[in-house]
Amino acid sequence: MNSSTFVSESIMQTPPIVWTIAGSDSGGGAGIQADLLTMQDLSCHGCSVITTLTAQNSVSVSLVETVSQSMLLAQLTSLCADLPPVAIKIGLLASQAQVNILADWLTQIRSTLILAPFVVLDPVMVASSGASFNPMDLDFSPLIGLIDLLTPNQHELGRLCHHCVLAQHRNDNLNLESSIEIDPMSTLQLQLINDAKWLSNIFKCHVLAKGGDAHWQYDATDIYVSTSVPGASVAHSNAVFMLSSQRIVTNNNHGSGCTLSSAIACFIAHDFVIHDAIVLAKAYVNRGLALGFSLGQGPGVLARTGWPDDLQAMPLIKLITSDNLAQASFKHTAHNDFKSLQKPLGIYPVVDDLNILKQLLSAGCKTIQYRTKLDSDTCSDSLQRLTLETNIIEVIKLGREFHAQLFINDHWQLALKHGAFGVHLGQEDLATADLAAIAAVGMALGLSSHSYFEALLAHQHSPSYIALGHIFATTTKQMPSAPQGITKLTRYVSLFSRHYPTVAIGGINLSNLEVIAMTGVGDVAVVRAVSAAADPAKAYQALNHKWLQLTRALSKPSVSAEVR
Ligand SMILES: Cc1ncc(COP(=O)(O)OP(=O)(O)O)c(N)n1
Ligand SMILES: Cc1nc(C(=O)O)sc1CCOP(=O)(O)O
Ligand SMILES: [Mg+2]
Repeated sequence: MNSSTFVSESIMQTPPIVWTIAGSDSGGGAGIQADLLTMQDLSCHGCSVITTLTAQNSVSVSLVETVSQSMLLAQLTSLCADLPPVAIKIGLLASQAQVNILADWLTQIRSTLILAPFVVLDPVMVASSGASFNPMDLDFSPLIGLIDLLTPNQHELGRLCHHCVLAQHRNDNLNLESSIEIDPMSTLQLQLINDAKWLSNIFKCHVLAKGGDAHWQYDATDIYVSTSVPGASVAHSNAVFMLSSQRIVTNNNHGSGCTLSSAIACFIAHDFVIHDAIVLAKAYVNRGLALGFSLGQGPGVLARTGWPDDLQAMPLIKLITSDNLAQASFKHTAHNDFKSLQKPLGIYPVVDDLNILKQLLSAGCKTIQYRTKLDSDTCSDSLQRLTLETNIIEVIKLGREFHAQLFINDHWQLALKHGAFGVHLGQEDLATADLAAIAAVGMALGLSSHSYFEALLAHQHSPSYIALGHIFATTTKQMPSAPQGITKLTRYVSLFSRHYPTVAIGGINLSNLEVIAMTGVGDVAVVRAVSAAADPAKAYQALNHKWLQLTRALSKPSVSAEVR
């Protein structure tokens, strides 16, 4: 089996089932048709519940007919009995009766299905052509508590917050976040952020307020208000982000909102955390817009470009504020040049014991990390503080003696003070570490990631390598995220390995090294596989020997930093 066979086999499983509950666009560019094309393109099985028939082409909508209530219910019931969804995208709901039926039905299935589906509501109100499909006073409040994500555009957000029945819930005390330090940002932008936060609070769900139709913005910037996100870093839960992409000026944009919401449902169905589903869906729409094409006399449609695999299509992520990370204010990522790796990391042991570190260097190990949880800031014991600094001085000296790339985990100030080759930092450290100082002295920087979203945040700092973890279950450390597994690792590697050295970490040992190598990841970091072995030096050599054999056989030498 060669690596490409392995990769395609690991990714091609039975497709997860995703439903679209939406209107039919006879022109094929939006609605049910765009949703099903998206689902097919993103390896999901799409099922449809049609709410409305529209007679439209690329120029105009000539007739809209709502399906009967019994037909709507019959579709839901029939599908639910046999093809239960992992995720549902809801688009056009044409009447108050449809909203109410759907709310009752969602309430019921939440109590009957073992696994409640993830529900994305794209509250379609006004088409990009300006055509209105449903009554101005449509009240979505019956759906409160039944939706996981809302994706309104500017018009819809405004209507939901200011003109519809929902506004009765508005609590004026929950008012504008005037205390956030925000760069030159317009009042309109602030309004958008606060409306999105208000809506999230009312619906108790995540809100992605799309900025594509906000032509006053230079870039296309969405506001993403997340509620609690199991599996994500605490720094990214209950947070507000700006997701910006270069504005793609095109007339071939019919169905972009439908495509975005159905793509999000697909990525959720593939078991990605919501942050990932959103950035991937945005990249998917960006590529679709960039390669869109015209068919009729009016606006054209998005191209279907498959799983996003292009860093340039990914949005720029900026954290605006977070309830649980008070000091994080709106911050542009400054560009720093970190030292490039001088040799591939290969098998990269992460150790907390000086003796083991010395044994590994003597055994030929050329890249190693000193990771100790002795904490120099909070530790009241000055002896421990002294021990920490003494140890760091010692490991840096050993690293130099053995011409090894010695990384210090966490303790970047001591690494700076004593001139380590590099530092390794986690996502939580990004808000506080002085990255500019690390770059200025020519140190290397390794960053952890546990999702596409975190790897993209790491990428925004152009580190010397990106660690991808944890791949398998580990007892070394308590992880907020779930094990990523081989399929996700393959995806991450495919996106990042052309740009960075990539390092897999978490539960890796001699017995699973082959499946790791087959993902194409450049390098592998290990804790227990070396440190807990009876003879750490021998364990390292065995891992290193096998890794070299595997990477040679797969013709995938470790990626060095020159490509960055
Ligand atoms: C190579 C490598 N990858 C990941 C980590 C984990 O770093 P972090 O997320 O900061 O967690 P701690 O190691 O500090 O617990 C690492 N150290 N090395
Ligand atoms: C320290 C660490 N960081 C991880 C991450 O995913 O960021 S996983 C991990 C522990 C890895 O230990 P072992 O090789 O013993 O499973
Ligand atoms: Mg750390």
